[in-house]
Parts: sequence; structure tokens; C-alpha cells
Amino acid sequence: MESHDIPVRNVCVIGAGYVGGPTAAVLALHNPMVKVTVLDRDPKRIASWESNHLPIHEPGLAEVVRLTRDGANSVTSVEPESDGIDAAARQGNLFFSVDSPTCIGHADLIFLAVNTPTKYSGRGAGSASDLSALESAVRDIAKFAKNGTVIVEKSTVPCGTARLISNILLSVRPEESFPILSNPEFLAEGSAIKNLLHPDRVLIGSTPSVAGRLAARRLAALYASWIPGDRILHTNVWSSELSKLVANAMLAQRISSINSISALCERTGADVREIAKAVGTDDRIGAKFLKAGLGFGGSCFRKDISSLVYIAESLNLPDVAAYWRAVLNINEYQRQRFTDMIVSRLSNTLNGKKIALLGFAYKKDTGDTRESLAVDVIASLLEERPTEIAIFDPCCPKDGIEREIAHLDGAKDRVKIYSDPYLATSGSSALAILTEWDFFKADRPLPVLRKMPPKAEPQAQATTAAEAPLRDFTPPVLPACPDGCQNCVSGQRQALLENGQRMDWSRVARSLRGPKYVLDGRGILDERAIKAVGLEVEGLGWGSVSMAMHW
Ligand SMILES: NC(=O)C1=CN([C@@H]2O[C@H](COP(=O)(O)OP(=O)(O)OC[C@H]3O[C@@H](n4cnc5c(N)ncnc54)[C@H](O)[C@@H]3O)[C@@H](O)[C@H]2O)C=CC1
Ligand SMILES: O=C(O)[C@H]1O[C@H](OP(=O)(O)OP(=O)(O)OC[C@H]2O[C@@H](n3ccc(=O)[nH]c3=O)[C@H](O)[C@@H]2O)[C@H](O)[C@@H](O)[C@@H]1O
Repeated sequence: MESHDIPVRNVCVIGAGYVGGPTAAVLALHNPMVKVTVLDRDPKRIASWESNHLPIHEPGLAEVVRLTRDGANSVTSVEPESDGIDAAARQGNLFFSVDSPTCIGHADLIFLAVNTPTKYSGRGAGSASDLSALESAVRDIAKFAKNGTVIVEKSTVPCGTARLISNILLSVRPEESFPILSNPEFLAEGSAIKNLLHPDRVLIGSTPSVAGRLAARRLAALYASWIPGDRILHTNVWSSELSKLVANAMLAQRISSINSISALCERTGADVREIAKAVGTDDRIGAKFLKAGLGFGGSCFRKDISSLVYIAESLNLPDVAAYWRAVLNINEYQRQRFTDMIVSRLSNTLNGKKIALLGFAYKKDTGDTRESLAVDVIASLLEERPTEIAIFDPCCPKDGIEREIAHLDGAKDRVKIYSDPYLATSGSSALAILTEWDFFKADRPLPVLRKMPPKAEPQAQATTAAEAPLRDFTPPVLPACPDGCQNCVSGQRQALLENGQRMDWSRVARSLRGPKYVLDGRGILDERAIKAVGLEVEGLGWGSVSMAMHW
């Protein structure tokens, strides 16, 4: 260690969201000597991180938070020390707070993990990134941070943002120095903990100065506690910032590419699932991100590609902008085609009909309701004035769904949110699968729904060194929630997701009205299994109903 390589002992993560919370928890897990505090301006969110019910649903997150936040004082059985971390002796080193002066003032290193949504008004509205949350956090840093604190961009930002941060800090503290690093996050919701424990790479962008390189080394040392050195990549700041946008753009582009082909399949009788398999077995192409369907939702792909388009336009590169805009256009086209299919299969009218939507989240294993594709589907269906649109999602909170659809004309009267899948589907003329929850799958002989087992405390199933501290830990018993706790009630719904339970499609089929039609927007249903219970099924780019070229 060089004399300037002072280890980081106090980390502050600004933004207790989908990225800030899990990232802080895993950093704390693998750096037990480092105090990690997550700071947010929303006291409700902070209270929730400190409670029995975390504000976000992520497989494995609760176990990591409970170990790092609560320590291991209540451990009942512990194996001998593993990988240098003795779970029995572990103190809590993860904290949550709204106290900016203290958290920022004490930090050696600060992650900026605040939201960077698309601007909805002013210059660049609809495509540029809104950096107001980031700017406000940087202004707090300018007020409270000690000289030399390392500032790390974790949020996804336009290329050039490090300069903006530096200018703000310089204008307030001209005599002092704050190294700025770019360290974008690549986790996906629903697999955040797995992605954080086993990242494909960690990217650190720094300025080509002594201070920049030193700051990058200090950050890399935190990651080196669990990530092999060859997975920690160092680049310049601008490459790092831009790489994040490009990674998301390339992933989304694959989805739009296969989705554009799904439209071709419907006209020709080809099956997009067979095409994805045939094409994806080519090593150079690969099988991932070739699932055709409703398209990509979520808080990032649309916003990040819009941001890339805006950057290209601002740099006077209209052809580049048009190329990436096409990825977004195909995504919207897919949703419209999906609702058109539902309406056309129901004799072009939804009058007097109930339609059930299975799933609201933009993907499985998350309760995130932001940028759900379901919102556009519901908006289009409402124009046809159905008697009812029923929604069932095993994880999304009711108030989250209500918030997302509140602005839709007719939603209040015609949309109903159910916590029971069989009540939601009963009496419907058609079902549409919007989220690929395993619970909805019919991918094997259809089981009868088992009686739900009592909800067991989740046990960490750790297999590798990265998870070792979890393996050695039995979560302490948490204080009971008050009677009628709403989060416990939604927990009962989540129990449907455990133990590989599947929806009883025979029961659903019996309760449907004609034409008993299922539109699978996620390509998760096995046609033979679904047809065996008397339902017609079709997806975007496959299925027997629409095929044009039979012989
Ligand atoms: N959600 C995801 O899966 C991923 C998100 N990202 C990026 O990470 C960033 C954060 O995303 P999410 O965690 O999803 O956002 P989020 O909306 O869940 O969380 C952001 C949090 O920051 C807080 N905040 C905003 N301004 C603040 C301020 N000045 N001081 C203190 N707290 C403040 C908000 O109250 C909120 O709790 C975004 O740039 C996003 O593009 C990157 C990879 C994955
Ligand atoms: O920057 C971000 O926020 C993150 O965005 C995505 O993660 P996420 O949006 O959480 O989830 P994905 O698994 O990428 O799925 C995004 C959407 O694409 C859809 N999708 C995905 C794959 C596919 O083959 N087809 C398809 O339609 C999913 O259903 C979902 O609606 C990236 O995968 C992460 O690497 C990145 O960090």
C-alpha cells in the first residue's frame, strides 16, 4: 500500500432506491470494517429500510440487509469462521438515515445513487435526463463533505456529467479537491443480489491524474473484498459513463430486433420462439435477450435509450439518433399490436366483456410498478370500454398499481385490482399475460394448487465464497408486526411465488366465458398444456390462431 492509499472506512450512499439499497447492503456485507450509511431525503423510505418490510422486493435482499443492518447477535447456529468473516461476532455496519450533514460530513467516499429520470418539461423534454436530483445531492456534498472525499457516480448519467459535478463543487469550494469517479451499476431488478455478488464486471472510470488514479484504487479496494481483480475494469470517465448507456441500448436493441421479427412471423407462419432458438445457438449471437413479446418496460431501458438519442442529436449526429430511436419505436409498436390482437380476437369489441391481466410488473421477481408496460395496454383496452379490466400481480403493491393508472380515463370505474388470481380471472372472456411470473407458467403437466405451506423464514442458500457470510448466518427473529399489517397481507400473495407453485389453469379455464382466449405477452405458456384445458392461446409471433400460411 502506498502512503496515500488510505483505506475507505466510511461510505455514504445517497439514494435508498433499487440501486442504492442493495448496493450498499452488499458493500457492507463484504466490508464488515466499513460503515456504510444510506442517505435519502424521503423519511418514509428510510423508515421502511429500517423495518421488517423492506421497500423493495428482491430475492435474497432481506437476508443481506438483516445481517449487515442488525448484526449477528442473535445467531443460533454458526459454522466456524469462513473467509475471514466471523458471522457470530459481526456488528451491524449498514445504516439508514435522513441526516445529510452527518452522513455526508463523515464520509470518505460518497456514491450518488439518486434517480435520473427522463425530463418531462423544458429543453429535451421526453428524452434528455433530468439531473435535478443529482444536482441537489451534489449541492449537499458541496455544503457538508470534508476536503478530499471521493465522489462516485453510481446513477446512470449522460456522458459529461462528471464535469458538471466537478463544476458545481469547484464553484462552491474552489480551494479544495474532490476526485470524481464513474462507477455505473449493471444490476437488473429481480436478480440484484445475484448480480452484485457475481458481477460480469465492475467499471471504474477516472480522470488521468494522480488524484483520479488514487481515488479509483481506493474504490477498487472496496470491491476487491469479493470480486476478482480481473473483473474490475478501469477506463477514463467518459468511456465509463457512455458504456452504461451503450450496454442498455445494446440489450434493448436485441429485444426490438427479435420483436420486429415476431411481426414477420405472424404473417408467414414462422414461430418466433423457434427462430430465437435457431439464431441464438450461434455462439456469436448468443441466446440471451431474444425473448419476443410485449417489449421492454422498466425504469431504465426507455429512459437510457432516449438519453442516448438526445446526446446524439445534441452532437449533431442525426443518423445515430435515428438508429437508436427505431429501437424505441419497435417497442411501442409491439404493445399496440398486442392490444389490437386482444380486441380482434374478441370480435372487435370489448363491450360487455371482462378482460383479466395476469401480471403488472415490467418483469418477474420485482414489485416495481414504474414504467410498467401494462399501463399502455390498459389505456388501449379502456378505449374499447370493457365492463371490467381485472389485474392480478403476485408482488406489486395495490397502491403502486393504482398510482400508475390513476391518470387513465375510465380506470377508476373499470379497472379492479385483485389479490386472488382465481377471482381476477373468473368470468373473463380473455386473459392476457403481461409478466412472466413463474406462477403463471404452464410449462409442465398442470398441477392442482396445493394448500399453501406456512411461510418459513427464508434461509440463505449460499454456495460460493461471495455468499459465505450468508451461509453462516441464521436471521434473528424480528419483532412481530401489528395486526392487519398491510405488508404482511401482501406477503401472503408473495407466498404464491415460493416453492415453485403454479396457477391451476384447469380451474381458471372452467371459470372463463367464451371465447376462452389467452394472449401470452411473454411467451411462457406451453400451447399443448393450455389447449389441453380447453383454452385458445397465442403470443406475439407464435400460436395457432393467427398463422397465415397453413397448408
Ligand atoms: N433500478 C435499476 O435496476 C437500476 C437503476 N440504475 C440507475 O440508478 C439510479 C437510481 O435508480 P433507482 O435506484 O431505480 O432509483 P429510485 O427512484 O428507486 O431511488 C432513488 C432514491 O434517491 C432519493 N433521492 C433523490 N434525490 C435525493 C437527494 N438529493 N438526496 C437524498 N436522496 C435523494 C429518492 O428519494 C429515492 O429514494 C438511476 O440513475 C438509474 O438509472 C442503474 C442500474 C439498475
Ligand atoms: O440500467 C438498468 O436499470 C438495468 O436495466 C436492465 O435491467 P432491468 O430493466 O431491471 O431488467 P431486464 O432483465 O433487462 O429486462 C428489461 C425489460 O426487457 C424485457 N425483456 C428482457 C429480455 C428479453 O429477452 N425480452 C424482453 O422483453 C423484460 O421483460 C423487461 O420488461 C439491464 O438488464 C441491467 O443490466 C441494467 O443495469
